[in-house]
Amino acid sequence: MDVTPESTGEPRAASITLEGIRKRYPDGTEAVRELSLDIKAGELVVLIGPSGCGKSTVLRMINRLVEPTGGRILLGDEDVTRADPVRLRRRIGYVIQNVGLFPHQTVSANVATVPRLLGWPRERSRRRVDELLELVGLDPAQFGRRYPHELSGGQRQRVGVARALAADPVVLLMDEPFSAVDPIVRSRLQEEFLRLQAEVRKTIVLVTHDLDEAVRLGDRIAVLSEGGHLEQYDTPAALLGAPATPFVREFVGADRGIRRLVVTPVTREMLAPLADAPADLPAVPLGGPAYDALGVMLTAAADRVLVTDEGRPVGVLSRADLLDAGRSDR
Ligand SMILES: Nc1ncnc2c1ncn2[C@@H]1O[C@H](COP(=O)(O)OP(=O)(O)OP(=O)(O)O)[C@@H](O)[C@H]1O
Repeated sequence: MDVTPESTGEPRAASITLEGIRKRYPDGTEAVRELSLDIKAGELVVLIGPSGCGKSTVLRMINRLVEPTGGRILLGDEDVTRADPVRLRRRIGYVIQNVGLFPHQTVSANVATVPRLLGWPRERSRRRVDELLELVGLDPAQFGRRYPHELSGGQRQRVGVARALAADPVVLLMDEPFSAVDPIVRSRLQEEFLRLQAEVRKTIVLVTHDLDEAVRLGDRIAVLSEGGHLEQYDTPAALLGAPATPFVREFVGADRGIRRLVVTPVTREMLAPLADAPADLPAVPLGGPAYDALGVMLTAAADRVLVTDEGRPVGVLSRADLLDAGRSDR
């Protein structure tokens, strides 16, 4: 018999403890050599790292879509390493990029997937679906009867979040949940998601490639390198302020430098003499953001730009000197 978290009085969020988990795929790939991580109940932890370092494998071991080849996983005090995976997944919401909604079911039916599996009475299920659609900012009367192809990417993503929350899971796993939508929709969804999390306070593990997203959403960030090796596990401020290893410094450093360019003006000190500048260089104004100058270089596939002051050329800025300006003073 299946019971819902509500009916057992189980807390609405559970801590997650990974104890030396390992995954070796049948072809011999050592995706995760050994990883230990403590995630507190109600905390949002971001896993970040380069492509192929094992982030999705770690996430999918937590709900046992991928079976660990070693180590233990605890939800609260309960060892779930060998629990029935199907029952486990009903206690763990899962949101993936492009959502994976059932195309031939309405939005309401999609959100009701787990309650239906759990055998909730129809009326209770319907109330819960309406409540969740409202929670993620979709009017149930307007959107409930639509099909996934009748929604925008951002709306589909919200339905995915509503579906994952439907049976009040103790843990929510999210694999690149916002990466399939454009940057403006993404930042709005992130904003809404933070508000939602303040309300539901689930334990959330979120995988992303995007450092800005990690810094914005994470209570703590786990930076992984190849083989699921934990480089640093810290708050965003501590991570950016005091990278613990050369790997982390490099990982956050490149991005920090680029971000600095937004607030770094092009100054005369960065410039080389005009003398040997070709006539057809693209031009940028002195005093403008170095970030814009980089944009012009990338668009024009040029490694230099002409810098002008009130329309008069005053020097040449190279890409190397520009990037140095982003790196200095850190
Ligand atoms: N089913 C599989 N069989 C064999 N190797 C796999 C399998 N799934 C993943 N891998 C390998 O395991 C390693 C980790 O993959 P994983 O998808 O966990 O990385 P990731 O950090 O999530 O990558 P990305 O950011 O690119 O999504 C990679 O080398 C990948 O090729």
